[in-house]
Amino acid sequence: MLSDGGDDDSSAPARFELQEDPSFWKDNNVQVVIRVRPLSSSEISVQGEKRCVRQDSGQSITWTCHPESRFTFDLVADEHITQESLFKVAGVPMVENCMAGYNSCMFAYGQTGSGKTHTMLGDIENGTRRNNENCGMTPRVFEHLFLRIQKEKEIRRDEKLSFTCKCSFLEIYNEQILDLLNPNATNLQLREDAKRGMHVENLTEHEVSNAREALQQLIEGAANRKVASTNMNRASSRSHSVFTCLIESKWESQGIKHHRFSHLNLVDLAGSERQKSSGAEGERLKEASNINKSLSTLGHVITSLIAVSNKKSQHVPYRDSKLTFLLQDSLGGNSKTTIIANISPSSCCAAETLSTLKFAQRAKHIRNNAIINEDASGDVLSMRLEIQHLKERA
Ligand SMILES: Nc1ncnc2c1ncn2[C@@H]1O[C@H](COP(=O)(O)OP(=O)(O)OP(=O)(O)O)[C@@H](O)[C@H]1O
Repeated sequence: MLSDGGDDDSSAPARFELQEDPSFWKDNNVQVVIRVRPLSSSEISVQGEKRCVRQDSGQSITWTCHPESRFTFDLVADEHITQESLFKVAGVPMVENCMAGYNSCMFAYGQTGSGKTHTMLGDIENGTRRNNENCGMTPRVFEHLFLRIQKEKEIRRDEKLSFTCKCSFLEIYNEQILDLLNPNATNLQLREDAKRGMHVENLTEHEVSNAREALQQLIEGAANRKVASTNMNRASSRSHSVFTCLIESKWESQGIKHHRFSHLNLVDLAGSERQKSSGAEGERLKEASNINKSLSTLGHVITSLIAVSNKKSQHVPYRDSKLTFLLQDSLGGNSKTTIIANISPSSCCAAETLSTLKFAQRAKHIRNNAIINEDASGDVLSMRLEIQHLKERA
């Protein structure tokens, strides 16, 4: 899937080019990607260029402190990988999955300052990818999604294909759900029912008909996020954010009306941090302990999912945090999920980087069961014909 780019400079980390292989991403329900960010100037001023990781191939990375540990993932994106390359490899197949009716989720995990917001949002203020190489996964996803919708509508004009996309944007701050598209709505409640499944009551949903409108919602909501300056990151996200798009399509074929729908969740988690390094006190300390608590629940959920799949347990503690309760379909349920675990390569962050690599390794064992979400209705004769048609295709 990946090839060695052959870097001759022995002091610099080896480079590995990403290669697109959409079938791989479509066929697997949970993918785990490691993204290594470049060393920051403050890390260089403390530890020079000393690194705690060495990339061995496009899929494996070694934590080089004592004792060395080697990890294998679906993909390891090194510090030279651009936003565009990462999007082509991991984002494009996700859009295709949504178009096919699969719920999809991508979330960025990692210690504070490791590059989660850079990966999920990047620079969203200066337009989308044609003129802005730093814009991240979410704006690129929307640009591609609406191009695909346009193309599909043109190809399938005979079937009267129509799409609707509705966006919402929330954050979980100190275990409360806030609506980023309506900052006056605080402490929203999670509800579960047969019709809508897990959802947030009274959360604003805006219908968007093109990438520009989706980006507008993203910019508006991102501006309302709780961000603060900490010792570890000048603009640290103090909440988990979830941007959701419900994509519905309707069409008619041979007298049958089809309705397909999928949820796309794009999640930027708040970063874990050691209270000593972050220098947190007062409100920052309360935020940090809530962040660490919900991230450790995420860890427990993953451990329990592995135990359940090995028939060693039956209970998964989704309800122990708002984050895991909200994302339960994405973790062990009906979704195709991509986890991007962000790490710093600096030896100053060796302990946090090891902890992220271990988390990502456990996450690789999650088993999801993604199905195409589709209903069909029509008269009996048409339904019989459709069943016949499906049998012939099987
Ligand atoms: N791949 C990358 N290439 C270049 N710069 C990067 C990369 N990843 C992160 N950065 C830079 O590193 C800094 C910290 O990144 P970012 O804010 O995305 O971290 P974070 O994981 O979201 O942190 P927090 O959890 O504290 O919100 C930012 O200045 C960002 O632009």
